[in-house]
Amino acid sequence: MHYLKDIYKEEIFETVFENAYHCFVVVDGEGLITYMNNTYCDFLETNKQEAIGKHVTEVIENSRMHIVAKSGVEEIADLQYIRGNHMIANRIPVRSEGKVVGAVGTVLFRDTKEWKKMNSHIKDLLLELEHYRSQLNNQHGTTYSLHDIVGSSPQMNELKNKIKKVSPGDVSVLLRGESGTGKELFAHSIHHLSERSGKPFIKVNCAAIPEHLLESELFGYKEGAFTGAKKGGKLGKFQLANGGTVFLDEIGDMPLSAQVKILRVLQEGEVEALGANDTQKIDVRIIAATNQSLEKLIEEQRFRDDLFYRINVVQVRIPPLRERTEDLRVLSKYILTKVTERSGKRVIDFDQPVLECFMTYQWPGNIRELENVIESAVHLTNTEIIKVEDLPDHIQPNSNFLQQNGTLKEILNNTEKQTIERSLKKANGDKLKAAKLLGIGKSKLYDKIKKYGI
Ligand SMILES: Nc1ncnc2c1ncn2[C@@H]1O[C@H](COP(=O)(O)OP(=O)(O)OP(=O)(O)O)[C@@H](O)[C@H]1O
Repeated sequence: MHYLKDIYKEEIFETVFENAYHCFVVVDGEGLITYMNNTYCDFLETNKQEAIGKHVTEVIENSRMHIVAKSGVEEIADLQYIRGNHMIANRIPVRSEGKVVGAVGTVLFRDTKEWKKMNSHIKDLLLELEHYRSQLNNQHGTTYSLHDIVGSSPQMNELKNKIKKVSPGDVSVLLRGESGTGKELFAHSIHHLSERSGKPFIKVNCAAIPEHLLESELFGYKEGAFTGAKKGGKLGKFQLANGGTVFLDEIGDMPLSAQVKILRVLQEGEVEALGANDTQKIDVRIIAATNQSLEKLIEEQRFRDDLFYRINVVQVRIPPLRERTEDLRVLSKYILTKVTERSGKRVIDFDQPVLECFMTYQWPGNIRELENVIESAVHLTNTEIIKVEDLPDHIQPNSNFLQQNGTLKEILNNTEKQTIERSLKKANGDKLKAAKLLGIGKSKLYDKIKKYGI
Protein backbone atom coordinates (compact mmCIF):
# COMPACT_ATOMS: atom_id res chain seq x y z
CA MET A 1 0.00 0.00 0.00
CA HIS A 2 1.25 3.50 -0.90
CA TYR A 3 0.73 6.43 1.31
CA LEU A 4 -0.74 9.50 -0.36
CA LYS A 5 2.42 11.48 0.39
CA ASP A 6 4.56 9.02 -1.52
CA ILE A 7 2.49 9.17 -4.69
CA TYR A 8 1.89 12.91 -4.84
CA LYS A 9 4.91 14.05 -2.94
CA GLU A 10 5.92 16.69 -5.47
CA GLU A 11 2.38 17.90 -6.04
CA ILE A 12 1.80 18.24 -2.33
CA PHE A 13 5.05 20.11 -1.94
CA GLU A 14 4.14 22.38 -4.83
CA THR A 15 0.63 23.07 -3.52
CA VAL A 16 1.72 23.79 0.02
CA PHE A 17 4.68 25.97 -0.78
CA GLU A 18 3.55 27.79 -3.87
CA ASN A 19 0.05 28.65 -2.70
CA ALA A 20 1.10 29.70 0.75
CA TYR A 21 0.77 33.27 1.87
CA HIS A 22 4.10 32.87 3.62
CA CYS A 23 7.53 33.28 2.16
CA PHE A 24 9.59 30.08 2.02
CA VAL A 25 13.26 29.58 1.29
CA VAL A 26 15.46 26.49 1.49
CA VAL A 27 19.26 26.55 1.59
CA ASP A 28 21.83 23.80 1.46
CA GLY A 29 24.66 23.28 3.95
CA GLU A 30 26.72 26.00 2.27
CA GLY A 31 23.93 28.56 2.47
CA LEU A 32 23.18 28.37 -1.27
CA ILE A 33 19.51 28.75 -2.14
CA THR A 34 17.98 25.52 -3.44
CA TYR A 35 14.35 26.61 -3.36
CA MET A 36 12.39 29.83 -2.97
CA ASN A 37 8.62 30.08 -3.44
CA ASN A 38 6.99 32.62 -5.73
CA THR A 39 5.59 34.60 -2.85
CA TYR A 40 9.08 35.26 -1.52
CA CYS A 41 10.45 35.95 -5.02
CA ASP A 42 7.69 38.52 -5.60
CA PHE A 43 8.32 40.14 -2.27
CA LEU A 44 12.05 40.44 -2.97
CA GLU A 45 11.38 41.45 -6.57
CA THR A 46 13.49 38.64 -7.91
CA ASN A 47 12.73 35.37 -9.72
CA LYS A 48 13.60 31.75 -9.13
CA GLN A 49 16.22 31.58 -11.89
CA GLU A 50 18.05 34.55 -10.38
CA ALA A 51 17.78 33.43 -6.78
CA ILE A 52 18.43 29.70 -6.90
CA GLY A 53 22.10 28.81 -6.64
CA LYS A 54 23.08 32.14 -5.09
CA HIS A 55 24.31 32.49 -1.54
CA VAL A 56 21.34 33.45 0.59
CA THR A 57 23.02 36.64 1.86
CA GLU A 58 23.19 37.93 -1.70
CA VAL A 59 19.44 37.62 -2.10
CA ILE A 60 17.97 38.25 1.36
CA GLU A 61 19.00 41.16 3.56
CA ASN A 62 20.28 40.26 7.00
CA SER A 63 19.71 36.57 6.39
CA ARG A 64 21.01 34.08 8.94
CA MET A 65 19.92 30.98 7.04
CA HIS A 66 23.51 30.02 6.21
CA ILE A 67 24.37 30.20 9.91
CA VAL A 68 21.48 27.95 10.91
CA ALA A 69 22.38 25.55 8.08
CA LYS A 70 25.81 25.21 9.70
CA SER A 71 25.02 25.39 13.40
CA GLY A 72 21.89 23.25 13.32
CA VAL A 73 20.36 25.52 15.94
CA GLU A 74 16.86 26.65 15.05
CA GLU A 75 15.83 30.28 15.35
CA ILE A 76 12.16 30.91 15.92
CA ALA A 77 10.36 34.27 15.71
CA ASP A 78 13.52 36.26 15.14
CA LEU A 79 13.03 39.89 14.18
CA GLN A 80 14.57 40.44 10.76
CA TYR A 81 14.82 43.72 8.89
CA ILE A 82 14.01 43.23 5.20
CA ARG A 83 13.29 45.88 2.61
CA GLY A 84 12.72 48.59 5.19
CA ASN A 85 10.49 46.54 7.48
CA HIS A 86 10.73 44.35 10.52
CA MET A 87 9.63 40.81 9.71
CA ILE A 88 9.28 37.69 11.81
CA ALA A 89 11.57 34.95 10.56
CA ASN A 90 11.75 31.27 11.49
CA ARG A 91 14.82 29.27 10.51
CA ILE A 92 14.77 25.54 10.98
CA PRO A 93 17.70 23.22 10.23
CA VAL A 94 17.10 20.26 7.94
CA ARG A 95 18.74 16.99 9.02
CA SER A 96 19.44 13.88 7.03
CA GLU A 97 20.94 10.80 8.63
CA GLY A 98 21.78 12.78 11.71
CA LYS A 99 23.69 15.46 9.82
CA VAL A 100 22.60 19.05 9.23
CA VAL A 101 22.26 19.39 5.46
CA GLY A 102 20.51 22.71 5.12
CA ALA A 103 17.75 24.89 6.51
CA VAL A 104 14.18 25.93 5.76
CA GLY A 105 13.16 29.50 6.40
CA THR A 106 9.80 31.20 6.57
CA VAL A 107 8.96 34.84 6.88
CA LEU A 108 5.68 35.76 8.46
CA PHE A 109 3.44 38.75 7.94
CA ARG A 110 4.15 39.00 4.26
CA ASP A 111 0.57 40.06 3.60
CA THR A 112 0.94 43.79 3.05
CA LYS A 113 -1.76 45.07 5.36
CA GLU A 114 -0.91 42.61 8.09
CA TRP A 115 2.80 43.30 8.19
CA LYS A 116 2.41 47.01 7.82
CA LYS A 117 0.29 46.91 10.94
CA MET A 118 2.75 44.76 12.83
CA ASN A 119 5.69 46.75 11.61
CA SER A 120 4.31 50.09 12.67
CA HIS A 121 3.45 48.51 16.02
CA ILE A 122 7.08 47.43 16.51
CA LYS A 123 8.37 50.82 15.42
CA ASP A 124 6.04 52.48 17.94
CA LEU A 125 7.26 50.15 20.69
CA LEU A 126 10.91 50.86 19.87
CA LEU A 127 10.23 54.59 19.93
CA GLU A 128 8.39 54.29 23.22
CA LEU A 129 11.29 52.33 24.71
CA GLU A 130 13.75 54.97 23.52
CA HIS A 131 11.57 57.68 25.06
CA TYR A 132 11.46 55.98 28.48
CA ARG A 133 15.17 55.29 28.39
CA SER A 134 16.04 58.90 27.71
CA GLN A 135 13.50 60.10 30.27
CA LEU A 136 15.17 57.95 32.88
CA ASN A 137 18.59 59.24 31.92
CA ASN A 138 17.41 62.83 31.84
CA GLN A 139 16.12 62.89 35.37
CA HIS A 140 19.16 64.80 36.51
CA GLY A 141 19.85 66.44 33.18
CA THR A 142 22.97 64.39 32.53
CA THR A 143 22.82 61.59 30.03
CA TYR A 144 26.47 60.68 29.79
CA SER A 145 29.38 59.90 32.05
CA LEU A 146 33.07 59.29 31.41
CA HIS A 147 32.24 55.65 30.62
CA ASP A 148 30.32 56.79 27.56
CA ILE A 149 33.36 58.50 26.14
CA VAL A 150 34.78 55.92 23.82
CA GLY A 151 38.43 56.01 22.85
CA SER A 152 41.73 54.80 24.19
CA SER A 153 44.22 56.74 22.09
CA PRO A 154 46.95 58.42 24.16
CA GLN A 155 45.24 61.79 23.55
CA MET A 156 41.92 60.45 24.83
CA ASN A 157 43.47 58.86 27.90
CA GLU A 158 45.26 62.08 28.74
CA LEU A 159 42.02 64.00 28.28
CA LYS A 160 40.05 61.64 30.52
CA ASN A 161 42.70 62.01 33.24
CA LYS A 162 42.50 65.76 33.00
CA ILE A 163 38.71 65.64 33.25
CA LYS A 164 38.96 63.46 36.37
CA LYS A 165 41.28 66.02 37.95
CA VAL A 166 39.25 69.16 37.17
CA SER A 167 35.77 67.76 37.77
CA PRO A 168 35.67 67.96 41.58
CA GLY A 169 35.68 71.54 42.76
CA ASP A 170 34.03 74.51 41.25
CA VAL A 171 36.46 75.89 38.73
CA SER A 172 35.02 77.08 35.45
CA VAL A 173 36.05 74.95 32.52
CA LEU A 174 36.30 76.04 28.91
CA LEU A 175 36.01 73.17 26.44
CA ARG A 176 37.52 73.88 23.06
CA GLY A 177 37.26 71.73 19.99
CA GLU A 178 35.84 71.53 16.52
CA SER A 179 32.18 70.83 15.98
CA GLY A 180 31.17 67.24 16.78
CA THR A 181 34.27 66.37 18.83
CA GLY A 182 32.24 65.59 21.94
CA LYS A 183 32.35 68.81 23.95
CA GLU A 184 28.86 68.30 25.29
CA LEU A 185 29.71 64.74 26.25
CA PHE A 186 32.68 65.99 28.28
CA ALA A 187 30.57 68.70 29.91
CA HIS A 188 28.13 66.00 31.08
CA SER A 189 31.01 63.93 32.42
CA ILE A 190 32.49 66.81 34.39
CA HIS A 191 29.14 67.43 36.04
CA HIS A 192 28.69 63.72 36.68
CA LEU A 193 32.07 63.49 38.40
CA SER A 194 31.55 66.61 40.52
CA GLU A 195 29.91 67.04 43.91
CA ARG A 196 27.06 68.68 42.03
CA SER A 197 26.08 65.48 40.23
CA GLY A 198 22.85 65.12 42.22
CA LYS A 199 21.81 68.63 41.18
CA PRO A 200 20.61 69.83 37.77
CA PHE A 201 22.76 70.11 34.67
CA ILE A 202 21.26 72.79 32.45
CA LYS A 203 22.39 73.39 28.90
CA VAL A 204 22.11 76.76 27.21
CA ASN A 205 22.72 76.80 23.48
CA CYS A 206 23.85 80.39 23.11
CA ALA A 207 23.66 80.24 19.31
CA ALA A 208 20.09 78.95 19.21
CA ILE A 209 18.29 81.49 21.39
CA PRO A 210 17.27 84.74 19.63
CA GLU A 211 19.03 87.77 21.13
CA HIS A 212 15.83 89.42 22.38
CA LEU A 213 14.84 86.26 24.29
CA LEU A 214 18.26 85.40 25.69
CA GLU A 215 17.95 87.48 28.84
CA SER A 216 14.56 86.08 29.82
CA GLU A 217 15.73 82.54 28.98
CA LEU A 218 18.83 82.88 31.14
CA PHE A 219 17.50 84.89 34.08
CA GLY A 220 13.73 84.44 33.87
CA TYR A 221 11.07 87.08 34.37
CA LYS A 222 8.43 88.15 36.83
CA GLU A 223 4.72 88.19 36.07
CA GLY A 224 3.80 91.33 34.10
CA ALA A 225 7.43 92.06 33.17
CA PHE A 226 6.40 92.62 29.54
CA THR A 227 3.33 92.14 27.39
CA GLY A 228 2.91 88.45 26.73
CA ALA A 229 4.76 87.43 29.90
CA LYS A 230 3.32 84.24 31.43
CA LYS A 231 1.19 84.39 34.54
CA GLY A 232 3.35 83.66 37.55
CA GLY A 233 6.52 84.53 35.60
CA LYS A 234 9.16 82.09 34.46
CA LEU A 235 12.38 80.79 35.94
CA GLY A 236 15.54 81.31 33.95
CA LYS A 237 18.16 78.65 33.21
CA PHE A 238 20.40 79.97 36.00
CA GLN A 239 17.66 79.65 38.61
CA LEU A 240 16.79 76.18 37.31
CA ALA A 241 20.43 75.14 37.63
CA ASN A 242 20.85 76.49 41.16
CA GLY A 243 23.23 74.21 43.06
CA GLY A 244 24.22 72.47 39.82
CA THR A 245 25.97 73.28 36.54
CA VAL A 246 25.18 75.58 33.65
CA PHE A 247 26.65 74.47 30.32
CA LEU A 248 27.04 77.44 27.99
CA ASP A 249 27.39 75.81 24.59
CA GLU A 250 28.69 77.85 21.65
CA ILE A 251 29.57 80.70 23.98
CA GLY A 252 31.32 82.57 21.14
CA ASP A 253 27.88 83.27 19.69
CA MET A 254 26.58 84.98 22.80
CA PRO A 255 25.54 88.61 22.16
CA LEU A 256 27.60 91.25 23.97
CA SER A 257 24.58 92.46 25.95
CA ALA A 258 24.12 89.00 27.48
CA GLN A 259 27.85 88.65 28.14
CA VAL A 260 27.69 91.60 30.55
CA LYS A 261 24.88 89.95 32.50
CA ILE A 262 26.61 86.59 32.69
CA LEU A 263 29.75 88.27 33.94
CA ARG A 264 27.73 89.80 36.74
CA VAL A 265 26.31 86.42 37.75
CA LEU A 266 29.83 85.00 37.84
CA GLN A 267 31.31 87.89 39.79
CA GLU A 268 28.53 88.49 42.29
CA GLY A 269 26.77 85.16 42.37
CA GLU A 270 23.37 86.72 41.88
CA VAL A 271 20.80 87.05 39.13
CA GLU A 272 18.09 89.54 38.45
CA ALA A 273 14.98 88.32 36.66
CA LEU A 274 13.37 90.70 34.14
CA GLY A 275 10.88 92.93 35.91
CA ALA A 276 12.17 92.02 39.38
CA ASN A 277 13.08 94.62 41.98
CA ASP A 278 15.58 92.47 43.77
CA THR A 279 18.35 90.04 43.00
CA GLN A 280 18.55 86.38 43.90
CA LYS A 281 21.63 84.49 45.15
CA ILE A 282 22.64 81.77 42.76
CA ASP A 283 25.27 79.07 43.11
CA VAL A 284 26.19 77.51 39.77
CA ARG A 285 29.27 76.11 38.18
CA ILE A 286 29.98 77.22 34.62
CA ILE A 287 31.20 74.95 31.88
CA ALA A 288 31.48 76.70 28.54
CA ALA A 289 32.23 75.32 25.10
CA THR A 290 33.29 76.86 21.84
CA ASN A 291 34.55 75.85 18.43
CA GLN A 292 35.62 79.39 17.62
CA SER A 293 38.77 81.23 18.59
CA LEU A 294 37.64 83.45 21.46
CA GLU A 295 40.95 85.33 21.26
CA LYS A 296 40.10 86.33 17.71
CA LEU A 297 36.59 87.34 18.75
CA ILE A 298 38.12 89.51 21.49
CA GLU A 299 40.34 91.21 18.89
CA GLU A 300 37.25 91.86 16.79
CA GLN A 301 35.53 93.18 19.93
CA ARG A 302 32.80 90.58 19.70
CA PHE A 303 33.73 88.92 22.98
CA ARG A 304 34.50 90.55 26.32
CA ASP A 305 37.97 89.83 27.60
CA ASP A 306 36.87 90.05 31.25
CA LEU A 307 34.31 87.28 30.63
CA PHE A 308 36.94 85.27 28.80
CA TYR A 309 39.27 85.34 31.86
CA ARG A 310 36.38 84.27 34.09
CA ILE A 311 35.38 81.24 32.07
CA ASN A 312 38.86 80.26 30.96
CA VAL A 313 40.15 79.10 34.34
CA VAL A 314 40.87 75.61 33.08
CA GLN A 315 41.00 74.99 29.40
CA VAL A 316 40.42 71.56 27.89
CA ARG A 317 41.13 71.01 24.22
CA ILE A 318 39.38 68.09 22.57
CA PRO A 319 41.38 66.90 19.58
CA PRO A 320 39.64 66.40 16.24
CA LEU A 321 39.02 62.83 15.13
CA ARG A 322 41.69 62.95 12.40
CA GLU A 323 44.34 63.48 15.10
CA ARG A 324 43.39 60.28 16.92
CA THR A 325 42.73 57.72 14.22
CA GLU A 326 43.53 54.95 16.74
CA ASP A 327 40.06 55.55 18.17
CA LEU A 328 38.28 55.09 14.85
CA ARG A 329 37.80 51.34 15.01
CA VAL A 330 36.41 51.17 18.51
CA LEU A 331 34.28 54.28 17.99
CA SER A 332 32.87 52.91 14.75
CA LYS A 333 31.97 49.59 16.39
CA TYR A 334 30.37 51.40 19.33
CA ILE A 335 28.29 53.59 17.02
CA LEU A 336 27.33 50.59 14.85
CA THR A 337 25.97 48.76 17.89
CA LYS A 338 24.03 51.86 18.95
CA VAL A 339 22.50 52.34 15.51
CA THR A 340 21.57 48.68 15.02
CA GLU A 341 19.99 48.45 18.46
CA ARG A 342 17.89 51.47 17.62
CA SER A 343 16.92 50.44 14.11
CA GLY A 344 16.56 46.70 14.69
CA LYS A 345 18.59 45.98 11.54
CA ARG A 346 21.26 43.32 11.89
CA VAL A 347 24.59 44.67 10.69
CA ILE A 348 27.58 43.34 12.55
CA ASP A 349 30.82 44.77 11.22
CA PHE A 350 32.77 46.80 8.70
CA ASP A 351 34.69 45.46 5.76
CA GLN A 352 38.41 46.17 6.24
CA PRO A 353 38.57 48.67 3.30
CA VAL A 354 35.83 50.70 5.03
CA LEU A 355 38.03 51.15 8.08
CA GLU A 356 40.97 52.04 5.85
CA CYS A 357 38.76 54.60 4.16
CA PHE A 358 37.80 56.02 7.57
CA MET A 359 41.49 56.32 8.48
CA THR A 360 42.33 58.51 5.51
CA TYR A 361 39.22 60.69 5.54
CA GLN A 362 39.59 64.08 7.27
CA TRP A 363 36.29 64.07 9.26
CA PRO A 364 35.52 67.80 9.29
CA GLY A 365 32.33 67.03 11.25
CA ASN A 366 34.21 64.69 13.63
CA ILE A 367 32.27 62.08 15.59
CA ARG A 368 28.89 63.51 14.70
CA GLU A 369 29.80 63.03 11.04
CA LEU A 370 31.03 59.50 11.75
CA GLU A 371 27.66 58.77 13.37
CA ASN A 372 25.80 60.06 10.32
CA VAL A 373 27.96 58.08 7.90
CA ILE A 374 27.46 54.84 9.84
CA GLU A 375 23.74 55.41 10.24
CA SER A 376 23.27 55.95 6.51
CA ALA A 377 25.47 52.93 5.65
CA VAL A 378 23.41 50.70 7.97
CA HIS A 379 20.28 51.72 6.12
CA LEU A 380 21.81 51.25 2.69
CA THR A 381 23.63 47.97 3.11
CA ASN A 382 22.10 44.71 1.95
CA THR A 383 24.45 42.55 3.97
CA GLU A 384 25.60 42.16 7.55
CA ILE A 385 28.92 43.78 6.74
CA ILE A 386 29.21 47.42 5.72
CA LYS A 387 31.15 47.73 2.46
CA VAL A 388 32.84 50.72 0.84
CA GLU A 389 29.95 51.00 -1.66
CA ASP A 390 27.58 51.61 1.25
CA LEU A 391 29.42 54.80 2.21
CA PRO A 392 28.44 58.24 0.94
CA ASP A 393 30.30 59.16 -2.24
CA HIS A 394 32.37 61.92 -0.66
CA ILE A 395 33.87 59.48 1.86
CA GLN A 396 34.82 56.88 -0.72
CA PRO A 397 38.39 57.26 -1.92
CA ASN A 398 37.85 58.22 -5.57
CA SER A 399 41.45 57.55 -6.34
CA ASN A 400 41.06 54.13 -4.77
CA PHE A 401 43.33 52.37 -7.26
CA LEU A 402 46.24 54.62 -6.36
CA GLN A 403 46.39 53.01 -2.94
CA GLN A 404 46.27 49.41 -4.12
CA ASN A 405 49.25 47.13 -4.35
CA GLY A 406 49.76 44.59 -7.12
CA THR A 407 50.47 44.43 -10.81
CA LEU A 408 48.81 46.86 -13.20
CA LYS A 409 46.50 44.10 -14.41
CA GLU A 410 45.43 43.18 -10.87
CA ILE A 411 44.76 46.79 -9.97
CA LEU A 412 42.74 47.39 -13.13
CA ASN A 413 40.73 44.19 -12.60
CA ASN A 414 40.04 45.06 -9.01
CA THR A 415 38.94 48.57 -9.91
CA GLU A 416 36.70 47.21 -12.68
CA LYS A 417 35.14 44.74 -10.25
CA GLN A 418 34.46 47.44 -7.65
CA THR A 419 32.98 49.77 -10.28
CA ILE A 420 30.62 47.05 -11.49
CA GLU A 421 29.56 46.23 -7.93
CA ARG A 422 28.81 49.89 -7.25
CA SER A 423 26.78 50.30 -10.42
CA LEU A 424 24.77 47.17 -9.66
CA LYS A 425 24.07 48.51 -6.24
CA LYS A 426 23.05 51.91 -7.61
CA ALA A 427 20.72 50.16 -10.06
CA ASN A 428 19.27 48.01 -7.25
CA GLY A 429 20.49 44.83 -8.94
CA ASP A 430 18.88 45.70 -12.28
CA LYS A 431 21.56 44.54 -14.72
CA LEU A 432 20.20 46.40 -17.74
CA LYS A 433 20.18 49.63 -15.80
CA ALA A 434 23.68 48.94 -14.43
CA ALA A 435 24.99 48.25 -17.95
CA LYS A 436 23.52 51.58 -19.06
CA LEU A 437 25.18 53.39 -16.16
CA LEU A 438 28.49 51.83 -17.14
CA GLY A 439 27.98 52.55 -20.84
CA ILE A 440 28.44 48.90 -21.87
CA GLY A 441 26.15 46.27 -23.36
CA LYS A 442 24.20 43.80 -21.22
CA SER A 443 26.10 40.74 -22.48
CA LYS A 444 29.44 42.42 -21.75
CA LEU A 445 28.23 43.10 -18.23
CA TYR A 446 27.15 39.46 -17.84
CA ASP A 447 30.62 38.32 -18.97
CA LYS A 448 32.28 40.53 -16.39
CA ILE A 449 29.91 39.48 -13.60
CA LYS A 450 30.84 35.91 -14.37
CA LYS A 451 34.56 36.68 -14.64
CA TYR A 452 34.69 38.39 -11.24
CA GLY A 453 32.21 36.08 -9.55
CA ILE A 454 30.00 39.01 -8.50
N1 LIG B 1 34.41 59.89 22.55
C1 LIG B 1 33.14 59.69 22.19
N2 LIG B 1 32.58 58.51 22.42
C2 LIG B 1 31.32 58.27 22.04
N3 LIG B 1 30.53 59.15 21.44
C3 LIG B 1 31.02 60.36 21.19
C4 LIG B 1 32.35 60.70 21.57
N4 LIG B 1 32.56 61.97 21.23
C5 LIG B 1 31.43 62.41 20.65
N5 LIG B 1 30.49 61.46 20.63
C6 LIG B 1 29.15 61.58 20.06
O1 LIG B 1 29.25 62.46 18.95
C7 LIG B 1 28.12 63.34 18.87
C8 LIG B 1 28.61 64.76 18.92
O2 LIG B 1 29.12 65.05 20.22
P1 LIG B 1 28.83 66.42 20.96
O3 LIG B 1 27.45 66.92 20.68
O4 LIG B 1 29.24 66.26 22.38
O5 LIG B 1 29.88 67.34 20.17
P2 LIG B 1 30.15 68.88 20.33
O6 LIG B 1 31.63 69.03 20.28
O7 LIG B 1 29.43 69.41 21.53
O8 LIG B 1 29.52 69.45 18.99
P3 LIG B 1 29.07 70.97 18.66
O9 LIG B 1 30.27 71.85 18.82
O10 LIG B 1 28.66 70.89 17.21
O11 LIG B 1 27.94 71.28 19.58
C9 LIG B 1 27.23 62.97 20.04
O12 LIG B 1 26.19 62.12 19.59
C10 LIG B 1 28.15 62.24 21.01
O13 LIG B 1 27.44 61.31 21.77
